[in-house]
Amino acid sequence: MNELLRLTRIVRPWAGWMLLAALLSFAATGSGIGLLMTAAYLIAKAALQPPLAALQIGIVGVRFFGLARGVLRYLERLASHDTTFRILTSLRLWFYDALEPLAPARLMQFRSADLLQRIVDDIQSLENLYTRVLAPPVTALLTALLLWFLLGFWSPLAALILLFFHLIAGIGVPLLTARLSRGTASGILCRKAEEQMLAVDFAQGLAELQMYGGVERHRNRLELAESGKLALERKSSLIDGMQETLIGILMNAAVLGVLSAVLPLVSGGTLSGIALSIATLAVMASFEPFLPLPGSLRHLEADIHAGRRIFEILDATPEVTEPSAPLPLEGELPIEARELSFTYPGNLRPALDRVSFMIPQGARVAIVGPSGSGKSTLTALLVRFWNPGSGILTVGRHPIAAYSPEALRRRIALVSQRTYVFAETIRENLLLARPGATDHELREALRAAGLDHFRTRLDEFAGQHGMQLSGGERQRLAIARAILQDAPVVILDEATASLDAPTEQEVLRRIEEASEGKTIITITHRLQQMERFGNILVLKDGRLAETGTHTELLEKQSVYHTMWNIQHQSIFVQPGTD
Ligand SMILES: Nc1ncnc2c1ncn2[C@@H]1O[C@H](COP(=O)(O)OP(=O)(O)OP(=O)(O)O)[C@@H](O)[C@H]1O
Repeated sequence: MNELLRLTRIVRPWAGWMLLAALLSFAATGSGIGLLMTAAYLIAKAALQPPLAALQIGIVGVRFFGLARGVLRYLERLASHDTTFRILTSLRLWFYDALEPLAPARLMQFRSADLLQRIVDDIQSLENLYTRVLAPPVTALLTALLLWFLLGFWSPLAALILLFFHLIAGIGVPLLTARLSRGTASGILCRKAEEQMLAVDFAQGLAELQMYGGVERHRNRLELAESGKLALERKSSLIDGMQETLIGILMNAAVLGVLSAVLPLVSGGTLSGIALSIATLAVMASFEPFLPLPGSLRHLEADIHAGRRIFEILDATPEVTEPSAPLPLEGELPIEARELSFTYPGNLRPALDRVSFMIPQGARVAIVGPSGSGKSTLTALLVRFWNPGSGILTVGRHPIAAYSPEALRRRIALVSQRTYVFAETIRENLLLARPGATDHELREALRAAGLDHFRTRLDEFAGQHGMQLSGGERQRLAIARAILQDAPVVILDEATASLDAPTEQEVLRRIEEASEGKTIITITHRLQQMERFGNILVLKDGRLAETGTHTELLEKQSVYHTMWNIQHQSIFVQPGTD
């Protein structure tokens, strides 16, 4: 229920429009009833063959209500759809705004298909909140009030009988169907989410599933989710049918009840016979707005479920927040860490443990170390994907938290291990880094990244996740983006790992050429041409094991020396050497 309160609070700014749409809906339904009542009057009166003038009131009434019903229904749809789309638009923007600062730290626990479901389907299902949950009860109540009032004029007893049947149709039937269908609407949404997640995994992991023979098992899981959803949808349709039948029965019972109250008045001469036909059709028409009410409760369940999933995201506290008065990021950006430690949430072992170093602007630094030693974690802290746990990390001589995360990321270009290539052209993928770049600048960046052969292929499609490119081409595309970003600090996290050694050396040479005066931090496993780095930081188990130039580190005969030896000794033992 808390979710419902929060959802209604969200739609409150449109309360005026919603009320207008509800009033228009009532007026359209009222016109429909008026049309039936005047038509009944006209037909019954005409059967008595009076002079034409006596039928004038009926004729005018039919014309008026007939026209009014169409116009009012059109205006009602216009107002309600306009309101709904406004609500949906602002919900979506609100959701995107809330989502952005959560990436990547807080979004890791969500699967991408699940996030997609929340952004698209859950928000879409909230469009029902106004049209199917809040508006129908208002229209039904106003219509019922109108009918009780009109009938009450002729017979208070008939009005009471109608009130009784309206109460059963408006409260009893919705409660009954809500009870019968409890869990159906949210169950359908859950199955849909599961189905989407499985479908995305199926599409993206098809090659692996085929190789390991998992296609059949995955398809069975998809079928299971689909059949579960279909069973719930079938149940929902059955309940829909049952509820319509119940309201139909109640309507007929109400007609009989009202007629039994009005008939004695007609036979006693208090009311004319024409009143009978008017009352019959009016009572029948008054049940029309009651038909959507049971559905309202079921949509309410779906909306609460969707709201809960959306608020789960909206309520997450971002790992990194914008400072109230961010410092400007200008000039040189020396980087310093003092006793820097960081532990991922839920991990027992720190990924970084009291690490200290200093990287002046323009330096060429390598970070090396065994897998899992904390190299990528360091870069994640530098671009503020995470906040340092303890210790100090400064950029430009100020603690990193003093800057706007967005501004910092514009000044530190990161080519990470997991480069994302958008399903767009090469040009679009490059323009991401510098939207106003000319074709000449794009081609120069491609050349510097060692993608000379792409210079004439700017408008080629890169494929889903860049699948139309080789692994090495994807990495070089990411390097070209970083070059275009023109940031004073460039971090290459295993950015050339997919390249063969000569191409890697050529690309690194070109990057250095294009990065005069910039700091380049290279994270690498491959200890090749390490003499070009002014300083090498060696991480082991989250700690800074040693630091120095290539020659100094070899002389120390410690961690780096061992890594170097392992990589540079021949793995093949010559026959007859042992
Ligand atoms: N998002 C995460 N959540 C929890 N633990 C993580 C996360 N990312 C990394 N870790 C853990 O933190 C430690 C350091 O990981 P990190 O990715 O920084 O190592 P690395 O030196 O870059 O490794 P590699 O050379 O294999 O890329 C590892 O033990 C890893 O399991």
